[in-house]
Amino acid sequence: MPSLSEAYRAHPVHINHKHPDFNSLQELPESYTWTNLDDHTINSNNIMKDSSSNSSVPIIDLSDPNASKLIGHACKTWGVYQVVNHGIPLSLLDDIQWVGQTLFSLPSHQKLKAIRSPDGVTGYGLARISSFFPKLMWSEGFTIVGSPLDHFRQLWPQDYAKYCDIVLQYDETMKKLAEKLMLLMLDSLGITKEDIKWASSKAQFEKACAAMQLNSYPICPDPDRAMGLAPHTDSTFLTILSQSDISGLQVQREGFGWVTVPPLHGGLVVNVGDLFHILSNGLYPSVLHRVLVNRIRQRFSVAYLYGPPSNVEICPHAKLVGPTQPPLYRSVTWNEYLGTKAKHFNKALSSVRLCALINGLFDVNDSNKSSVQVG
Ligand SMILES: C=C1C[C@]23C[C@@]1(O)CC[C@H]2[C@@]12CCC[C@@](C)(C(=O)O1)[C@H]2[C@@H]3C(=O)O
Ligand SMILES: O=C(O)CCC(=O)C(=O)O
Ligand SMILES: [Fe+2]
Repeated sequence: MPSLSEAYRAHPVHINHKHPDFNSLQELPESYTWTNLDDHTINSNNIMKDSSSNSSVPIIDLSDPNASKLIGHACKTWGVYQVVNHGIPLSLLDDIQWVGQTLFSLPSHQKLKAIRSPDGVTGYGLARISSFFPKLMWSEGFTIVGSPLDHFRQLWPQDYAKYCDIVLQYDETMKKLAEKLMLLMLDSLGITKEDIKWASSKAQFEKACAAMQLNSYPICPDPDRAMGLAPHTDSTFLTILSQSDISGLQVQREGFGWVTVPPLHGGLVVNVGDLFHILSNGLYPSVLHRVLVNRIRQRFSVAYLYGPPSNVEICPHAKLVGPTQPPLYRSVTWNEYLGTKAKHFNKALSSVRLCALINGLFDVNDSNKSSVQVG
């Protein structure tokens, strides 16, 4: 069975992983200097005090009997929501954050032993999207697809097993939550598991693919001119993000600009990804997001990127298309889409679009507002 790693064999991503020891820098080097970062930023902590509660990312209690409806509304209007009462033990969220913190605290020479190869997917390195921007991002990452064993052995020759155990436990637990959220999102569109060929087969549904991304955003000497992670959408069905108690994540909302997603203790952020955008025929648009940095505390996050089995064709669902709603996207497998993304990045979604703009539906990736000027 093809795996996610295959996409990069055909589309290697060459990034110069030589980067400074972030902690030793007193000034922001020119190569990390971005401009126009603070245009239209809204801090939803302030907005929540306003009467316009629709200016902050929705928080949804998963034990609410109306959860599916609330999720549907959040996906349509925001493309992102936070969940509470999700059943993931706080201790597991702490454990996975600890793995990230411990990993990124290793000396550079040690981390470089587990570097991601240009045609590989697992390993340590700068953001894969770096190759699309002229400036560097103030962050480091570690991607895991499948077992992290080989790479963790390089990082921690003696005690790699305890780190592997936490990653495997997190993977298993998040998979169940991702399945639950996926079904709730489908339900909100009037689609059941049985309506989707691959999902209705237990064996196939369980073969859904996932990747894990550990991120670190070190303390920055000049945060107003630095970018932690540049604007992007995830290629997934959905991404579940555990952010530490430090803010930095922002999502773009049409008419509102960049909105900060405030950290919520024990809460998890859920992003709509490009494949759900396709499956929903653009009804639930994938959300453009970015990460800003700060000069006070290092920030860590863990993204669980959930998608279909890598070789299953995803297309606008039959229940959502008809004579007045033609399918807006051609069918694509996750593997193929990752290859397209590696080549076209934020234009990937448009590159699989069949029709021109209809009924005001658009790809967030095409929005001029999403572009950040650098230099
Ligand atoms: C399955 C995947 C999604 C991802 C590329 C990857 O192969 C593994 C890392 C993922 C990630 C995380 C950071 C943002 C992102 C755009 C990137 O460059 O690597 C996503 C990719 C994606 O969703 O397209
Ligand atoms: O660190 C964050 O808050 C977001 C990370 C992210 O967008 C990703 O890993 O895809
Ligand atoms: Fe992301």
